[in-house]
Amino acid sequence: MLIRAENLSVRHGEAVVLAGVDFTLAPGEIVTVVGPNGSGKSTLIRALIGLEPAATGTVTRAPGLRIGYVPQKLHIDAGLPMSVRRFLSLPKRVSDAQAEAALARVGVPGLGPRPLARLSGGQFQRVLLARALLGAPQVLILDEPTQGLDQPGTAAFYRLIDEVRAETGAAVLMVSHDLHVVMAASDRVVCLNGHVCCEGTPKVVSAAPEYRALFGLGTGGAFALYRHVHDHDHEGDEGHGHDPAAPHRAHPHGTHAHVHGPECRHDA
Ligand SMILES: Nc1ncnc2c1ncn2[C@@H]1O[C@H](COP(=O)(O)OP(=O)(O)OP(=O)(O)O)[C@@H](O)[C@H]1O
Repeated sequence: MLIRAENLSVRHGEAVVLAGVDFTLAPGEIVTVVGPNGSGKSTLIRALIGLEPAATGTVTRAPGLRIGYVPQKLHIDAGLPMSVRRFLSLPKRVSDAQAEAALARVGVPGLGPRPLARLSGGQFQRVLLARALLGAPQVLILDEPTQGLDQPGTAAFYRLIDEVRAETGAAVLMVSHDLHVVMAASDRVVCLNGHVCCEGTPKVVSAAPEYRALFGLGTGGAFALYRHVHDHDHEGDEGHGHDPAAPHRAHPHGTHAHVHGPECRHDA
């Protein structure tokens, strides 16, 4: 296991932003965290990296784990006279050949001399990815990497992530708002709303009542429920059987402190 969180809770001041989260990331897998605004996605990522302390529970990382992190926001001052090439040597100096190889790998060869502040959104995301890859990460962590990209740009970026995973064997942990665009590129999806609402393959999560309620998608119909109930293993889930006739509610953010998961459960 590369990263493991057990019963993780995180506070921001008085507010419990995450409660009772169990999470694991295994080598080579692509996991996407989805959830509405303010559901704690970035907080989870930051806690897993060690940038936020756990209020309760534990986060364990494999010793010496190399993490390549692409943060959600990186404000570049429009007047900043920094080239792409120089940026790639921060914080660790890399050779021109390494820099160019990384740029070529992410589909933006020759961008080195360009001022960082003048790149398009898609180019900038690729440069951030190139910089993360230069550290030969075992885990690539990307917080909403396609924010501001259009649909083709987003699809192309996820294809690139998939290629990088295939080539390097790095595990990938991503945050996204939109499950559907990441479906093809994710092995596992964790749906978050202050706690883990549901978790599983993209197919299972997209059909899960918790996910559908959270994103206002309705119940998904009897077939979706059937798939949800039967597609995954409920070992250890005794006493939480699914009742397709029962109403399913989304939980208002911040009012919950139960441990949910690891599979899609319903509250009693
Ligand atoms: N440094 C901070 N201090 C206080 N509260 C914070 C801090 N960072 C985040 N929060 C709060 O914690 C909650 C979770 O924020 P977080 O950024 O993890 O959500 P998110 O799911 O990533 O949201 P989004 O989709 O909008 O990026 C929010 O209510 C937010 O206001």
